[in-house]
Amino acid sequence: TPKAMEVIPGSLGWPVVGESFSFLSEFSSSSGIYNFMHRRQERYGKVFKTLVLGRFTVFMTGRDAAKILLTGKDGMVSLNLFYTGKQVLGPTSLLQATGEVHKRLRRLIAEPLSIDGLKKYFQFINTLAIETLEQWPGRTVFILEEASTFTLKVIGHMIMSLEPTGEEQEKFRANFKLISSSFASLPFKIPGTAFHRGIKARDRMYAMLDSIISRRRNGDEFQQDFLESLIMKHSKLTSGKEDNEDKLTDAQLKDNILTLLVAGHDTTTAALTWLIKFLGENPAVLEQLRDEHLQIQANRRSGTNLTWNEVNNMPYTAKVISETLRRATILPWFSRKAAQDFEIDGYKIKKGWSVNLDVVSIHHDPESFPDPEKFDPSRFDAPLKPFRFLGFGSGPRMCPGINLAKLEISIFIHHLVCTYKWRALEKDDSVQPTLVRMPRNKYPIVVEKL
Ligand code: HEM
Repeated sequence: TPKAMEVIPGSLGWPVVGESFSFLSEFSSSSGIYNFMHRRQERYGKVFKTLVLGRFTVFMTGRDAAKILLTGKDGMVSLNLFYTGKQVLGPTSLLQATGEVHKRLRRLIAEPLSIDGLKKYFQFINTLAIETLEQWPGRTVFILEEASTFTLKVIGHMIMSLEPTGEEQEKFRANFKLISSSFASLPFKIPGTAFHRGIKARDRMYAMLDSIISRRRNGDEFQQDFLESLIMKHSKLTSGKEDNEDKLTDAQLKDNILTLLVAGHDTTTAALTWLIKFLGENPAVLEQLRDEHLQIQANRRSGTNLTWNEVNNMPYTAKVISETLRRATILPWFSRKAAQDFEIDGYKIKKGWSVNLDVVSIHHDPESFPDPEKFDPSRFDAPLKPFRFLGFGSGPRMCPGINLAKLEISIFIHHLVCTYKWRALEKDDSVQPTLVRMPRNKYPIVVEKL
């Protein structure tokens, strides 16, 4: 134990493994790490130490801790990735950047991910949602797999105009899956391990990006996507000014494209899956949601399809999305590393320590959310006080993909509830042991047209 950590309350469990076993077994239960956190918070208070997953860690919860950790003075904390994540995403990923460099990378991705920037992808997402759903009736549908395919096709299209079907998409998907599963793997880069396979898949993904980038630079291919805007506006090589501090090297470009893929894929997949599961379990919410969408359809001249304006005006849907993110808390804790000494709740935190914000407890605090286990979108009728709801985080590292995630989910849900009804095939609330919380059984359903 770092010596100074001795004054922080908490137990470090067994040598080496610490409290990892109880942490992991709670993690895959239906209430997630809630019980693990709750028991310790009862005993030690809102700040306690533990040893999980090979790290001496201080967990904190509550709105004050959230405020300090998420918006604290620049440079006080930085994001704390596991070794495997760092290696796979590369050293120039915005997840590993801090201060000015971080801010600049955020600026580069803000425009294409803004509401206006996303408008040009609307038709693609809309058509893909309709076509995906048309394949559902008459078989067992694993929502998690379908959501994963859908969201990967969307982001592949957005970033590099990848066709939704065909050999390139298949390769992209296979490589991406290997990259994703290497994140939670053990850090041994030897052949046969998930980590090694992830690094190899990352190399193949970068080779694919290199060839697309060079086709674009040669003028052999032109697309109006994210990659094009980075190459034309923000790349060092293309601008010919290699000393231009504001431009990106190709390595930075690739690291950050991979970062967007990784950060945007599992999260949106999980959110869409949980949302459909919660609708199945809460018929009254489904009915109210369906009313909103049938009303949108009814107000439209017959024959025309969902429009951009309509998708940006779905107030009940927005609340259902927020309530899904609260109830599922798909990123159960946000991980930071103290970049300097600071004090919180009377405890001295030392530079270098891992400090995690326990978001599950914030999202299940009965003071903010009475009867916290209940799925109830009306909790979001009135604006909430800051730091009570952190589905997309807060502060300088708040999710830059929020508009895209909401757009994909709203379009998909519109077509789902207007055209289909479904029935769950299993009752199972356990969760996969991955960083992003997802139903273990992938939520199998059968679907019929309404
Ligand atoms: C429903 C889906 C999503 C959820 C629930 C979600 C949630 C979050 C949260 C909570 C954070 C902050 C984590 C922290 O403070 O440690 C975050 C950061 C991030 N998200 Fe999302 N996200 C979603 C979709 C997306 C999408 C679609 C993209 C990209 C296209 C994306 C890209 C990112 C990136 C790059 C960061 C890191 C930002 C930084 O460190 O500055 N996310 N997300």
